[in-house]
Amino acid sequence: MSAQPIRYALVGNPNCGKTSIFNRLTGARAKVANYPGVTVERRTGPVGELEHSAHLVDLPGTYSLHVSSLDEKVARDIILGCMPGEAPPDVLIAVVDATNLRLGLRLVMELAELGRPMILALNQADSAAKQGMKIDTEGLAQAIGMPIVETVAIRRNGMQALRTAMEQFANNFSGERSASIDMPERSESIESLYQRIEALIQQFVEAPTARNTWQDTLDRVVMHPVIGFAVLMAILLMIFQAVFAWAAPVMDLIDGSFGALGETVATALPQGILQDFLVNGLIAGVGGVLVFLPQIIILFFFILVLEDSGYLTRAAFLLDRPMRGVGLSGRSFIPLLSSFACAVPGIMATRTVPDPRERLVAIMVAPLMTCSARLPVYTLIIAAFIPEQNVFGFFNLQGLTLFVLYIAGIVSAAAAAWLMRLKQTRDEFPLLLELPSYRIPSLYHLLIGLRERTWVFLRRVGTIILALSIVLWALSSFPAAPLDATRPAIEYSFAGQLGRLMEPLFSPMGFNWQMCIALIPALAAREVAVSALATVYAVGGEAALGSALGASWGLPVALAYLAWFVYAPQCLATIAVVRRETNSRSATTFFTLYLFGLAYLAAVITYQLASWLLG
Ligand SMILES: Nc1nc2c(ncn2[C@@H]2O[C@H](COP(=O)(O)OP(=O)(O)OP(=O)(O)O)[C@@H](O)[C@H]2O)c(=O)[nH]1
Ligand SMILES: [Mg+2]
Repeated sequence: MSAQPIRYALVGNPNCGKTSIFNRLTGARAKVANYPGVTVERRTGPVGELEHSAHLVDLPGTYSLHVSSLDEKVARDIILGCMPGEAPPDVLIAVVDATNLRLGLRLVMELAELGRPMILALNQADSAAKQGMKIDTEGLAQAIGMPIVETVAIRRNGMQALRTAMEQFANNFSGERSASIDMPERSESIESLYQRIEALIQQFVEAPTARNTWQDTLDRVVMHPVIGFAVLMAILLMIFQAVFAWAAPVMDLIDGSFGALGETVATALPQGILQDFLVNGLIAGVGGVLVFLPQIIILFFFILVLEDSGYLTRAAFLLDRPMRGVGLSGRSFIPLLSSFACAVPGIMATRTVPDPRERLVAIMVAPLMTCSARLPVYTLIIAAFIPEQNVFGFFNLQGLTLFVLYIAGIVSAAAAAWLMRLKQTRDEFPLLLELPSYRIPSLYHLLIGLRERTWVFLRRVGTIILALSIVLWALSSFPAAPLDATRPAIEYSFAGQLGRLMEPLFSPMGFNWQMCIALIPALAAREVAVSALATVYAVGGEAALGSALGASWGLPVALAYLAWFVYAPQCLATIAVVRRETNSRSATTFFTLYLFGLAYLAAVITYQLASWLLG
């Protein structure tokens, strides 16, 4: 047995459960969701509870080694050992979704041609059994010449058997590694391959007797071109209602606690720079953003439920046709959808889009999807300016406004994509997605997912947002106002001067110098716009800030500020990931300029139009 760790790779169709197995075997917490194309990069981790040392690689899903998209290419390159300085994995663990045997076996047969050691993990064995499917795994294993282990990755079932199979391989492993493998020529026609697979299934699988009828009925409703669309809109609207309605009590609690903390510190310390720093810099800055945590949790709760239920792939099919109308396809749906959480993973997920030109356009419009960092800015301004009243009896006007802002992003993305695709020839890549089965979202996944998202947010608050709050406090406190000052102290500070400098550029949209200041730290993290406003208006607490804005802004300005945030690429991380994924400086420059241009235009038009309408 060799001392070097043995390298295992998980290979399989999208959505068959590779990452779930990976997480089980390595104890990692990689993202799992019930739609294809979740994993777009490989991920490696050490496997515990084995007698030999072992590394496991999780790969993006693929249907074939003859690949079409970038994420599939990642998988192929690793399997064949084409990555520079990396030998092919010692063992391929082929993961097959038992309820989708034909498609899974097709890849397994292709992989077998490579002549590498393989273990077959027949995953989702629970769903197969529930459907009444019986598989003679021993017979099948003999016929295809590799050990088969039945697994249920959402529980622990089969993981021990999988480890045993890995031990068995390790005991016979010579330690010899092959160099890269050549891509084999197709040795047989597709037809004959399918015939072989059919024969295997005939011989070893007892097919389910009854189809799952309630799932079919549900599909007919949610994928209906008209009713399905209404269902989608209703779901979205309900989410935004909940963001406002459910979060309020907890937000008041957090707001109140930070207010009390600020007061305690203010009375405990003598007046001076330290007190000012702690109360107005630190506590107000961090508290001002932290207060939005409940809304973010509620938003992600719904996203996670939708992800795990299997509904999202249906939505991708539903939107395939309208998206084709603007030159995108259902393929771009999932990446764009991920951008509602954050544009960074969304842009990375465009690797699943096979057409490179479509992919570029999807990258360009992804940030127009409203990411969760915009939520605090939106809800702060909405709460300050939009009355909390019901329309049509049951819609809350604030929730409705939020919905409209999200829709504005989506419609603009469609328009931008249409324009960018106007001159391009379009290749027709048919949308070949497997519809995953519907599933009641697992509470375990939900809790893990929410914990993860809460962590991400808290880490942001504790690092970048904290740092920016401190810098902003310093900029707005120094230099101090002269003794004979007649205006508020901040107007004499660096921040005040900078704001004044920017003001002429932003005056066509009605922004005052305070609003201009808040735009700068928001470039690094949008949420900071909120605490920056609190700093420049010298008020602490979400409620107090709301009334300060309400008193000084006027509705047209507030709407223009919202419009700015719908479009502006106010996030350096996004610009960096565009640079990395497009690998093109000119594309990145275009991306930044066109979005700032749009933001400027939208804010000016909104301001002028609203001023005119509201007299
Ligand atoms: N019922 C059942 N569901 C499973 C099982 N294994 C995974 N799942 C679910 O299947 C879905 C896909 O799981 P993932 O682990 O993300 O699949 P993947 O193969 O990594 O998918 P991609 O990264 O998109 O290629 C998730 O909703 C899992 O909860 C299983 O054994 N039984
Ligand atoms: Mg995965």
